[in-house]
Amino acid sequence: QTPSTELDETLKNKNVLIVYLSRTKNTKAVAEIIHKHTGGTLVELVLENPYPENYKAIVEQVANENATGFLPVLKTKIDSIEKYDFVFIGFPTWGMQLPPPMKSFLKQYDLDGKIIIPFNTHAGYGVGSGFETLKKICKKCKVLEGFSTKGGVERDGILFVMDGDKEKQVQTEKRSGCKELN
Ligand SMILES: Cc1cc2nc3c(=O)[nH]c(=O)nc-3n(C[C@H](O)[C@H](O)[C@H](O)COP(=O)(O)O)c2cc1C
Repeated sequence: QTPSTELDETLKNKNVLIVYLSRTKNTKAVAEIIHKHTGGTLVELVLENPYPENYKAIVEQVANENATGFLPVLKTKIDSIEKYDFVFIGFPTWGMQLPPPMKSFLKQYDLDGKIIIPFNTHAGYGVGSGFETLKKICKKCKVLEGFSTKGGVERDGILFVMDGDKEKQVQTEKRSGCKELN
């Protein structure tokens, strides 16, 4: 057995929550890969008022929300968050930052004392300040090293990319990315 197979076995007996935000389903695909290995509860963040379909419109709205510190209202409700020991938190890079809905989640739910494993997809520019902001909001969490991989490039009309070889690559990257947990 490889260490990460053992890791997956260890996590299977813990209370694992996987929370993610995803628009074009790349982050969702990574969340599902993690879920397949660790089990637990998989939760997608959904908003009361969805973002516009149009790419330019969402980019503009997110820039405004970031500038004003606006926190969108979540439709998603998570029961008994206190029962989870490990929380995987996944999000796309938006404007080189943590997306506003993920800020809403982190501010709404008490994650103090939990072990957080962040993950991210982006269009080639990396996670930006996402992992740092997560750590700042969740000061009393134990935030492990994050895992980031290239996803879609919606600006160029490239939406979902997490299939075939890319999916296999992510599986491998996730394993090494989670080595700190071992
Ligand atoms: C509003 C918005 C802003 C984005 N800003 C960035 C960015 O600053 N840097 C980057 O690399 N990708 C950016 N992207 C691209 C996404 O991070 C990338 O396509 C990601 O894989 C999408 O994940 P998803 O399919 O789970 O929604 C942005 C996408 C959107 C919709």
